[in-house]
Amino acid sequence: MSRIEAAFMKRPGKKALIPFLNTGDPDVDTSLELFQTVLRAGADIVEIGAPYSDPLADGPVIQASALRSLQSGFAFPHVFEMTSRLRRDTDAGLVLFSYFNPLLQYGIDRFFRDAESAGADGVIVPDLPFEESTLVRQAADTSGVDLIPLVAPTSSEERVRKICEYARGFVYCVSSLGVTGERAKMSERLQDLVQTAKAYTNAPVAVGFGVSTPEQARHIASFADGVIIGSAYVRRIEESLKATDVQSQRMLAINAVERFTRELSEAIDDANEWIREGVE
Ligand SMILES: O=P(O)(O)OC[C@@H](O)[C@@H](O)c1c[nH]c2ccccc12
Repeated sequence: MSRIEAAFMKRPGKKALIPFLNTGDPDVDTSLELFQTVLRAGADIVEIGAPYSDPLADGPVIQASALRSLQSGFAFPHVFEMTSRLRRDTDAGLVLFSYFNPLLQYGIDRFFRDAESAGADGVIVPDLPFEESTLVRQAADTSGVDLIPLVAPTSSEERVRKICEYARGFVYCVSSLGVTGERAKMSERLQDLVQTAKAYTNAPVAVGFGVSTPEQARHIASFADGVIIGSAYVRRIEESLKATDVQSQRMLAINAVERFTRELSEAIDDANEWIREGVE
């Protein structure tokens, strides 16, 4: 069983809590502590972001995060260093997250070789259309690192079928159109999209985009296999930076992401209580 498969089996009802953080936000050392904190506090898989200067699919919170990382000296190889450092202490799923351009610049085959030797289990490339992903899929399959595909509310059933039949690791269901960022409401179509994806794959189906509260996470966990949260975490990091000195900023960020992870973790486990009692 792969570490990603195991990550979806850990909880009762087989759900996964999947936070996203950018490597190097607000600096490399603090981001290592933040990843370690969310893993200790209950994250089953983490998305390890490679900050990029042109994050087209990101809203303002993650754009600002990428800028902070780049200004603090982030360089692409830091994602491999972060992954191998985390791998020493955890068997959680470690998923690299990069836009296509920096991955292409680094070299597709080289990227997957380095990801594999760093101990990564999966990779997400949000701006790589499935139809143009043959070379990347080949490099991923050669390295044994899962290339995790994305489906969106605009995807036709035929396209969902094609993507899900390939799916490695898990399927990333994007909950709504537009860019990343906390949302008050999820699209009504989301549950249908997840059911459609589940009809075409045995891989777990996780939902991301817009999840900002434990209640939303519990609702999503009542019909999907995993919940992905990025901006709500990153906003807590950003808010901690208002403290005057660096040490207070670090402590505030660590405490905030630890508390948030515990709240999300409990909410996701509650979802299974509701299912078991047949209340949902
Ligand atoms: O930030 P949100 O709305 O919680 O969405 C998850 C998202 O952060 C993470 O999966 C991600 C970060 N950048 C992306 C770009 C495209 C798709 C997904 C992402």
